[in-house]
Amino acid sequence: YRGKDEDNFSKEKIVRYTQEKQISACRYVGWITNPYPVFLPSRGPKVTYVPPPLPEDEDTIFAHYASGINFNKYDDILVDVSGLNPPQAIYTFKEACLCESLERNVAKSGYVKPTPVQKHGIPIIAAGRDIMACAQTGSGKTAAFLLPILQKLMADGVAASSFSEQQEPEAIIVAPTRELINQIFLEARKFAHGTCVRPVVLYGGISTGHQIRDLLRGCNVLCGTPGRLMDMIGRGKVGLTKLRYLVMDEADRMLDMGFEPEMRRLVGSPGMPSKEERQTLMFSATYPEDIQRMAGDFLKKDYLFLAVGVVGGACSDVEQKLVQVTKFSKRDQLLDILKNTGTERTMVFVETKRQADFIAAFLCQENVATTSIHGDREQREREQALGDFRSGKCPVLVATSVAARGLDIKDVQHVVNFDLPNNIDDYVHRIGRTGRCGNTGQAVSFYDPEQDNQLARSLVKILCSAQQEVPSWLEQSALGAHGTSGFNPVGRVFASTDSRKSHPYIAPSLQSHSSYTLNVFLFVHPGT
Ligand SMILES: Nc1ncnc2c1ncn2[C@@H]1O[C@H](COP(=O)(O)OP(=O)(O)OP(=O)(O)O)[C@@H](O)[C@H]1O
Repeated sequence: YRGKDEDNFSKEKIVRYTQEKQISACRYVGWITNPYPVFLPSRGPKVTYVPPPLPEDEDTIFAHYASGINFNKYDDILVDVSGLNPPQAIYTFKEACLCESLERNVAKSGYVKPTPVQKHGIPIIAAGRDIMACAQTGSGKTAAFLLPILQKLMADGVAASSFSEQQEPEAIIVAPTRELINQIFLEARKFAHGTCVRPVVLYGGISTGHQIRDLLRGCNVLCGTPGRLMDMIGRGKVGLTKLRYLVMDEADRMLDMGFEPEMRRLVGSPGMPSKEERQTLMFSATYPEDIQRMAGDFLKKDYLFLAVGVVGGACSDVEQKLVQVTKFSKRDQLLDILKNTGTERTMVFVETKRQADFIAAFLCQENVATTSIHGDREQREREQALGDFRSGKCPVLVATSVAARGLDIKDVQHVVNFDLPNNIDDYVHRIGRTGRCGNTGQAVSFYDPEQDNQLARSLVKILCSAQQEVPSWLEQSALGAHGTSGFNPVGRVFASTDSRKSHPYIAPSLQSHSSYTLNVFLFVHPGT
């Protein structure tokens, strides 16, 4: 179980945690069904942090990094859209018929041509369809949902209402972490620049009073983490009756055990239009099948499933390397790597907050300019850490999985998994912090056989589907760990996996009507 701020919880840990904190920081209520922990909102000390005002100059608003040498190779990736009557893909932003100001902002952002998830996602959303979209990390999913929403709001002449005690946004976007939702907000603000559409962001760790004042100045597109968003709905500051779009970014995370109860509370909130009356959009790079099935509760029956490349696959622009280690050799090996990477930006992922502090302190002692981000740090410290990493003041960022998803930071050339995560989807998101937008990147993961054997099989699959070299010791571990029968590392790499395709009643209609493919590209197991 992963809780808020991506902290890992076992049942024992929750019991210990609540005892240690005397149930004050986080009021643990009980297990609905084992293992299903429920927390009431925390009642910690009042948060007073107010972030610095956002820069208003265009150079900062539209700052972006260049797409990389592999950007055009995105066009070779297999695309599969399943569901009834999908609209035609677009091939240029011109075909998206964006209003003038939006088109201008897209150009100022350095976007020349759409990525595959945008080519398919934009017309699907513009046609009013629900979507579950899966595309590799760093391939432009954010603009794929923002552009058609903003286009529709602008075309309909929507303007932020002036001051009002309750704001009624037309779109709500949710994401699992504070830094990610803030990034999405900044993207929305960039694309909406110079128009009447007003995006607002809400997330924890910041003065509620400050956020309420900002919200009440007008809001069309509300970006929020679930806790703070539900808090504002509960206070009556956000009304839902005008809502037309509900977007779940990192949708698989938003629907797993950590956030599912809050998502259900959100869609069940008074005034929330039913799924038939709103458009629901889900985006992620990973979609476990059980989550896909549950996602059906939130989407209209005829939603379209868009898969760009291998569902849950790693970004093929990241060179993945696995190194066998013991837990005692990790620190020295990390130092060796960082000596070679020098001032190139490197994210080092660890499993626990304590470990993050410990490794960051160790690296600082070794004169490596390092900062850290995790759920126990104050929001001010988290933002400072990210700022120092972005600017290059601290080229090494030690992070827990709180930084694993969605963060788009210029020039991150390396990711090191000091500790491997305990599930393969986290691995895919973590290494996806590098190799973005057609740029290349490297990921090195420390594999401790005593700790990580349960991941061996999934790692082999991920490496194969991204056409990476699989070390023979890892293949042996995978075979040893799970037996040989039925273990086919290249498994499902050819087909996209819309979970409805394995449904006896739904599958025939999906396949016969609407599956289509652009630029078929076969993934081949290295060495075959
Ligand atoms: N069409 C485009 N042309 C040029 N750059 C683009 C285009 N679309 C997106 N980008 C840039 O690519 C980077 C990655 O995009 P984005 O963060 O939306 O990826 P993502 O698919 O959401 O990744 P993740 O799965 O990690 O959340 C961003 O810097 C974004 O501005």
